[in-house]
Amino acid sequence: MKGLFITFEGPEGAGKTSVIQKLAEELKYRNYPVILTREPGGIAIAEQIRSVILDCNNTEMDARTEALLYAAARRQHLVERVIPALEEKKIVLCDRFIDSSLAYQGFAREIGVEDVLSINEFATEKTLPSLTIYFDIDPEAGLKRIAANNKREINRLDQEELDFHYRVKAGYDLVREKYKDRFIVVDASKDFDSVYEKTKNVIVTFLSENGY
Ligand SMILES: Nc1ncnc2c1ncn2[C@@H]1O[C@H](COP(=O)(O)OP(=O)(O)OP(=O)(O)O)[C@@H](O)[C@H]1O
Ligand SMILES: Cc1cn([C@H]2C[C@H](O)[C@@H](COP(=O)(O)O)O2)c(=O)[nH]c1=O
Repeated sequence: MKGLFITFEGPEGAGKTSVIQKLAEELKYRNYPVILTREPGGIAIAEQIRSVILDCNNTEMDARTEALLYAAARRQHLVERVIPALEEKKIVLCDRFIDSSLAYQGFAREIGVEDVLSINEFATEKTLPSLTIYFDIDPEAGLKRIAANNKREINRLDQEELDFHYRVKAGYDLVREKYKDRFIVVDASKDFDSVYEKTKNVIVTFLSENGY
């Protein structure tokens, strides 16, 4: 048996990071072999690429350059962090993965979901998560949460116009339909405790169904 690769997706401010951080702590406390990581980032090279992509000064960045940088960060993170952990039978919780590229670059930036899928298949050698939790929220509500948090730095993608964020959501709808076997949707508009409990139940059930 290999480990389990579980990803978390959704629009800005949906609450993914807050929920996964608490969940990883609880699972570790209960002795599950868990690692928590994120995209873009998670390891030094990918964090450097993240800085370039999300820098608010890089307004001239071309959409395909952006898609390639996300794919490059993904490749390095996958080979350096995710695959070794899966080989050690760990449970890898990852804040965003390929579905973000399909929704943001493929659909919202209008490069084309199939073209973005193709560069990502090259980057990942077709590695996909076993389970993806989608945090469903109205984009405007998510952006309001971010704006209310004065500790959260605003990045280049956050600064896109509201229409872009609605296209991201529409892109996710498409991606969820394409990969419906691995997606579970959580209503992220609810209060933190409800979203956390729902997510935890889904994950713990999935872990137990998969021998953990
Ligand atoms: N259920 C919730 N209700 C209200 N506020 C929440 C909820 N969950 C998280 N928040 C707050 O919303 C803000 C965004 O949360 P978080 O960073 O976890 O979202 P995210 O999905 O990781 O966003 P992004 O992908 O844009 O970084 C934070 O200030 C967090 O405290
Ligand atoms: C992996 C990935 C991410 N993005 C976008 C989504 C967010 O706007 C940022 C990451 O910031 P977060 O606070 O860590 O969520 O990058 C993207 O457009 N494409 C991707 O593949």
